Amino acid sequence: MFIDVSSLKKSYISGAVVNEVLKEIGMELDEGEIGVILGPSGSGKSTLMNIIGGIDRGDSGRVIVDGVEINNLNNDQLTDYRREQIGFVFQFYNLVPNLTVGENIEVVSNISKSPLNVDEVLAAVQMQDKKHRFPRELSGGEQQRVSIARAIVKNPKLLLCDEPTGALDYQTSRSILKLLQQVNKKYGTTILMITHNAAIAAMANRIFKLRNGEIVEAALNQATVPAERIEW
Ligand SMILES: Nc1ncnc2c1ncn2[C@@H]1O[C@H](COP(=O)(O)OP(=O)(O)OP(=O)(O)O)[C@@H](O)[C@H]1O
Repeated sequence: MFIDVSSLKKSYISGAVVNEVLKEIGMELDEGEIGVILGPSGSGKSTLMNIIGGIDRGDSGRVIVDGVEINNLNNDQLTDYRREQIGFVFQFYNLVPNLTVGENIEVVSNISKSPLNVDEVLAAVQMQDKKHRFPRELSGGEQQRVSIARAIVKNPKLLLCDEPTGALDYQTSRSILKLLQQVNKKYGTTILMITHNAAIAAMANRIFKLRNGEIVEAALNQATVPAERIEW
């Protein structure tokens, strides 16, 4: 298993109040698969993804990614893991406003161990003609394409997407989902994606439903659907 999570617990404590956000989570995802995490607001989706991505740490349990138990890494090792192995895509693109599209991608490729070619990645997200534009000159969908290019240029083993279409209209959302599916096929990148939209689960190999910090359903989807055929 590429991702192997078991008995993962996480609580946030404020004063005398303990908020048990993840309770004995178990989940698995194979290399090259697309996984989708569904669940209501506050169910723990981002917390789970942040722990898998090395942004946050679990309190107990096991989180193995590509054979490495990341709960055992020290802070420096966790930073290296996050920097070298994980690509992040967020709802609000987080591009650097005073850098061009090309520069936003170059700053990541410059600090990566085995980056992909910047122009190849720009072509893969169909943004090569906007290389010298600034983020403010782009639509939301175009900015999300750039943020996907920035995430994949480091050639990550795992792409973590937190509501990647949450700020986009219907058609643009579908084109971004199609792009993610293309990235998965072209580079073999394992993708884990959080969404509120249950229809998106049709493109995933595995679907995890989270409720109140627990996986209430984990389903294997044998008949994945191309993103362009998904409607909602
Ligand atoms: N850094 C933090 N400190 C304290 N509580 C936190 C922190 N991060 C998350 N929480 C709490 O953990 C719970 C789960 O949050 P999380 O962001 O994981 O949920 P989510 O399912 O991703 O929600 P949404 O769909 O709204 O983004 C919430 O009750 C939230 O308030």
